[in-house]
Amino acid sequence: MTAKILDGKAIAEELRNSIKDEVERQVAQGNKRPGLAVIMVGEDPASQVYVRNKKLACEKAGFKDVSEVLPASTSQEEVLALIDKLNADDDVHGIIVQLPVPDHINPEEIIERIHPCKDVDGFHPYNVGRLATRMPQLMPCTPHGVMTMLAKTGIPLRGLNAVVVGASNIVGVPMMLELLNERATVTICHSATKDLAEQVGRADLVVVGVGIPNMVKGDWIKDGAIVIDVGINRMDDGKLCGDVEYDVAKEKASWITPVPGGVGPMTIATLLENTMKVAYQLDCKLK
Ligand SMILES: NC(=O)C1=CN([C@@H]2O[C@H](COP(=O)(O)OP(=O)(O)OC[C@H]3O[C@@H](n4cnc5c(N)ncnc54)[C@H](OP(=O)(O)O)[C@@H]3O)[C@@H](O)[C@H]2O)C=CC1
Ligand SMILES: Nc1nc(=O)c2c([nH]1)NC[C@@H]1CN(c3ccc(C(=O)N[C@@H](CCC(=O)O)C(=O)O)cc3)C=[N+]21
Ligand SMILES: [Mg+2]
Repeated sequence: MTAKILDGKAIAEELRNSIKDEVERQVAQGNKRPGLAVIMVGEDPASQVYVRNKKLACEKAGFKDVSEVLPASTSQEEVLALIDKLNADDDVHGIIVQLPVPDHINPEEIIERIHPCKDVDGFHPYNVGRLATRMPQLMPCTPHGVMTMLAKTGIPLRGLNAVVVGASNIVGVPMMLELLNERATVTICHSATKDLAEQVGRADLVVVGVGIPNMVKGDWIKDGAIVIDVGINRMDDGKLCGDVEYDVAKEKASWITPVPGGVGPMTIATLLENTMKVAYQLDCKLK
């Protein structure tokens, strides 16, 4: 079987266009444009690309971009003070702190300082707890973007054997929770998993987010499985590659995401979606 391509780039563009239309409708009714603050501490080269993509997507969708780039020498207290200011600013609906942060910054304390109703990355323990108790509020952009891509393609998840490879707070764990909430039977694998090939080989749906190029071999994939590759690895020649051995896997899978052009663009579109939700829908019950 040769896989059909899950075209994240096209689905994300469609989503961003519908977000843009909704923003213009809201603005015509006298409401504010959604405001997104992306805080970047230091100049991690990979982060610069993502921050640039986010700013561009913001502008194209008619959002207000209130991003801040802080020098790498910025202290923990200074970042916390900036978050306090943005939490109190009615023009700012979403706040994210680009990860990774420099070593002297404690990311957990920063994430917990963001008001849960402005936490458009969905990383605050409050939002993680809401997702884990099946009362989702703001969901992490990468896994939720994967769910949107599957839903828009009409792929049903109920009862599928889903295997998630990678168990980070950003990707694997919220992916596991989202799939569980759709009643897939979920297995999650990580660095201590004994026989990864065997686990992947049982999967009707496999989602991989590890950060090792081509680590999931194409011949592990079950015939007809759905393959979602979250990995983004920059190779020596400057090209991007995923965590799945794409050329082999695509001959076994029924659906597969490319890298680039798969999950990455969905992450950014979902960030806009979350920010718009805060601006126009979310009824925040917290002080
Ligand atoms: N497309 C997108 O929008 C996004 C892409 N990414 C990409 O996804 C990848 C993962 O990112 P992130 O989650 O932040 O990475 P982390 O480094 O935070 O987590 C990696 C996970 O992979 C697990 N792991 C490491 N080695 C193995 C192994 N040999 N076998 C099985 N599991 C293993 C780790 O296990 P353990 O828990 O035991 O340490 C950990 O759970 C990266 O390539 C990143 O660039 C990330 C975010 C968004
Ligand atoms: N607080 C925080 N939230 C994040 O969501 C977050 C983060 N920190 N740190 C880094 C990771 C990574 N990430 C990506 C976003 C977009 C693309 C993306 O647009 N990818 C394009 C290509 C981009 C390119 O050309 O480099 C694609 O796959 O087609 C990829 C990866 C979000 N992350
Ligand atoms: Mg990480």
